Amino acid sequence: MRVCVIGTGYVGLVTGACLAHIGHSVICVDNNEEKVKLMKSGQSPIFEPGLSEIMQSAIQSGNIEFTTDISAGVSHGEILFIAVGTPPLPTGESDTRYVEAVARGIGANLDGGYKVIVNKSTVPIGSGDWVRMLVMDGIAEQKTLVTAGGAASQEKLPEYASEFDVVSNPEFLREGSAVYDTFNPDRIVLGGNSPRAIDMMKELYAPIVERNFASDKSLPQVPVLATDLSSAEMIKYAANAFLATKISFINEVANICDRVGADITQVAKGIGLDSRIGSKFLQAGIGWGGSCFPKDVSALVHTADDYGYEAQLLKAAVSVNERQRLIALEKLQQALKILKGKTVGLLGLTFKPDTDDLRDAPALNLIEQLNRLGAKVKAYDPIISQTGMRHGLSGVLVETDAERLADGCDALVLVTEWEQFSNLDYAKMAKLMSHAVMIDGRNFLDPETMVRAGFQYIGVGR
Ligand SMILES: NC(=O)C1=CN([C@@H]2O[C@H](COP(=O)(O)OP(=O)(O)OC[C@H]3O[C@@H](n4cnc5c(N)ncnc54)[C@H](O)[C@@H]3O)[C@@H](O)[C@H]2O)C=CC1
Ligand SMILES: O=C(O)[C@H]1O[C@H](OP(=O)(O)OP(=O)(O)OC[C@H]2O[C@@H](n3ccc(=O)[nH]c3=O)[C@H](O)[C@@H]2O)[C@H](O)[C@@H](O)[C@@H]1O
Repeated sequence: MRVCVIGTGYVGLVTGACLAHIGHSVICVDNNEEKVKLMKSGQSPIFEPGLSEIMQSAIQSGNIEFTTDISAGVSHGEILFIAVGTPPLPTGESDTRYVEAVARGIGANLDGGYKVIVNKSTVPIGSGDWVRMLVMDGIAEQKTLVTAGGAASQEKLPEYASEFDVVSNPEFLREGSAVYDTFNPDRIVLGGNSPRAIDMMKELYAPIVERNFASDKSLPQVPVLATDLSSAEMIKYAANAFLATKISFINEVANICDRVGADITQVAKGIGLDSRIGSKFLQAGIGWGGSCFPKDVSALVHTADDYGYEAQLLKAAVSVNERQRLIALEKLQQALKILKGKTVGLLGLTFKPDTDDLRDAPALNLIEQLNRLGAKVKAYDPIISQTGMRHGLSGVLVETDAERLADGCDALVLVTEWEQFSNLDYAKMAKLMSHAVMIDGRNFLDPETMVRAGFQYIGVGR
């Protein structure tokens, strides 16, 4: 099928490349010229395992193209994905200006033929109808432009004005395993009221639904859930809010464990074995971050507020997380007492392993607070240190390896559980430090091994 993906970030580029990989003809549109230039040369502007490989094979097979020209994408695609960012506004609500620009842009470039316009971005509930309206506005603007020169007349909209449908197809991929998740989704949600549009979306995803590209082909077909627009939009927010709340829950229990002397890793195992609870997302630590949990939970709280409903549980999940993001600081103060004049080394900067994404990373709060308290901050991150993607980072000296990081530090904080951190030479690192304190912000390291290496080991809730 012919596909256009507008916005080539973590979601759009992965979606475009994976759809091209399974045989569709894809044009990816982005208004960032630098990115488009890079992608045309076969390079991915983001670090995502497996992405460069499938991009390059799709380029070679001629299944994918990159452009800044939205009109080329819109006329190519029978299915048009909107995959631009929806970052948070200071009020907590979602900033939908990029979606708005793209929806109008699609309308302004529709040139006949039935199109399915797909909201892949996470958008506030009700956005499906709003996008339809904006596309219609775009069509009207197009008509006005055509008649410009004389007085802008309000002529009847062109015949094809109604020849599109809007579908909500929320994305559930995780950064760091985005390609895997796209080929192995737990479910595909399709919200909309047009059977024709839903059928086209089912055809698009058929190879994924039938597990042709899954790592385990013996699994049953991927469930496809067809819903109305608003329910699909709500599923996305509810899923992220549930997962974030689950983490806040385990962090709350971890803090109680700290006080009563229980071990949260054993507690999480014990409750996770209950199939009604499940073992995933019970990893206690320094809180959830990233480009989506914080903004999506806040946006849902904001939506509830708009309807006069106070989402108390979600607000509590957010406030537990805000406190948790500073738990490493508390532990550092307990171990070192005064932080002024001390040097603290951060193992990891990104909000989770296997990504280069620093958006709303707990490391950023830590750097800011440590600086405020007069500590010097150094960091080593397997990706940020090596790719030089240090833009926007201030108040931190980025080291090129873990031993340089340890050298002269009074404490280390493991912020991101990169696999590489499981087999560093910790005994050597401890010797290089002024005080060998290890705050394991992800409960990732083995406490006994750390003690044998010479560290005072402090986990979260253990
Ligand atoms: N990052 C993630 O893991 C996930 C993100 N989402 C949602 O997907 C959406 C996209 O998120 P990301 O991919 O992380 O965003 P991103 O910020 O990485 O990428 C957005 C892209 O859109 C481009 N763009 C902005 N305005 C444009 C325009 N007018 N025309 C063409 N391109 C334009 C930007 O240049 C950028 O490349 C958001 O709504 C997010 O909540 C959903 C699931 C997972
Ligand atoms: O909407 C989105 O953007 C995505 O948000 C999350 O994916 P992602 O943010 O990439 O990463 P997660 O693995 O969910 O981790 C999010 C945060 O929670 C933290 N976390 C996760 C799991 C856990 O047990 N404990 C914990 O503290 C991580 O360290 C990280 O800071 C969801 O898992 C995806 O399904 C969703 O599509």
